[in-house]
Amino acid sequence: MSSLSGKVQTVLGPIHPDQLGYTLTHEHLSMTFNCCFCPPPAQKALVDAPIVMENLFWVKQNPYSNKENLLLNQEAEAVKEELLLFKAAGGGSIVENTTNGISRDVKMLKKFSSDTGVNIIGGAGFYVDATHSSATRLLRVEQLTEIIVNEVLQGADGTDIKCGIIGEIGCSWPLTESEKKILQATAEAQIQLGCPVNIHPGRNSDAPSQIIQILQEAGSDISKTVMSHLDRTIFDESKLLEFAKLGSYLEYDLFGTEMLNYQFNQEVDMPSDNDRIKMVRMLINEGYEDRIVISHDIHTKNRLLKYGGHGYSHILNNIVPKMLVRGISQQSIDKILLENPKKWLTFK
Ligand SMILES: CC(=O)NCCS(=O)(=O)O
Repeated sequence: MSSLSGKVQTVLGPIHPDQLGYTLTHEHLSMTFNCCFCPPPAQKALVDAPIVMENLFWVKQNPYSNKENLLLNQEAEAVKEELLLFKAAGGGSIVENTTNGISRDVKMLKKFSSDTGVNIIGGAGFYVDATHSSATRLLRVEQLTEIIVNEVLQGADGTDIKCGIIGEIGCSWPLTESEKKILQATAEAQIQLGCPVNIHPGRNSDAPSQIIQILQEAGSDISKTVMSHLDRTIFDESKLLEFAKLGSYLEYDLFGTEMLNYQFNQEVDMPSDNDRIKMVRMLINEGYEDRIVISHDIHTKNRLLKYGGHGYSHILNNIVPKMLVRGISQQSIDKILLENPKKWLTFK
């Protein structure tokens, strides 16, 4: 058991879990996403174009094909203003899931938190294989574990600013050898620290259960693990309910994303917010109210208010009222936005 037992670790230091308030469990406040650039099928001139009103719909439909759109790290002022709006809308805390490989900037997170009063929890570990350096790929599980543990206990990126979760840990489909070692290291670090974990699964409906099996075999506590991006990963209700039985938190974290064309997997029809609310209600009705968490996973510029996007307050301002209209009680909403994040984020 670590000295963090019973606490939540923010970028400003440990806090009592009751201080969290309404919490978004999967966001990015500063990151780069060039690793996932997708060449567009048409209108190639827009790849290097600035984001302006005339091309905003194109950028929304092809978010990974406009280079400027992939640089969320350039928007410190806009993000800070949004954090103040999030707080004014009743928000308390944000889990910032940027890990090694997509330009984590814990100094920036610390400044965001002290400037706005929003609690921010940073993420330790590594994103998907495409971002692993050749040196990272050569590391043994024990060495990877040591890096992750240090990011939680000593500080990340050469600072003394400490991470409060492991994740998002990036997984591809099929899972690579390097990603498998990082999952095993995640489990080992979690055993040592008793900390929360967040997983980014590959884009295949079998990916989440395969990952849970690897974590379980390595001794991980699945009840403290969030499986992200279920909105774009498991569509079949019975398959989702089978997965839910494995005991992780079930995260619907692409609220605000409405697109015809999911560039990372053309097979997928990206659900709408209405579809997400229906899935959340179905999970509540099936008895999984204690396991659901929700967020927006903002990771590109076009999703900020500055660029006509939904912003970090969309769930509080628009989704919660719609949930109430659709018969989800305030008590259930408080579980999802308050109690579940609190339980997940508290060190054992
Ligand atoms: C930053 C990140 O990994 N976002 C997830 C995008 S995806 O389309 O759900 O894979």
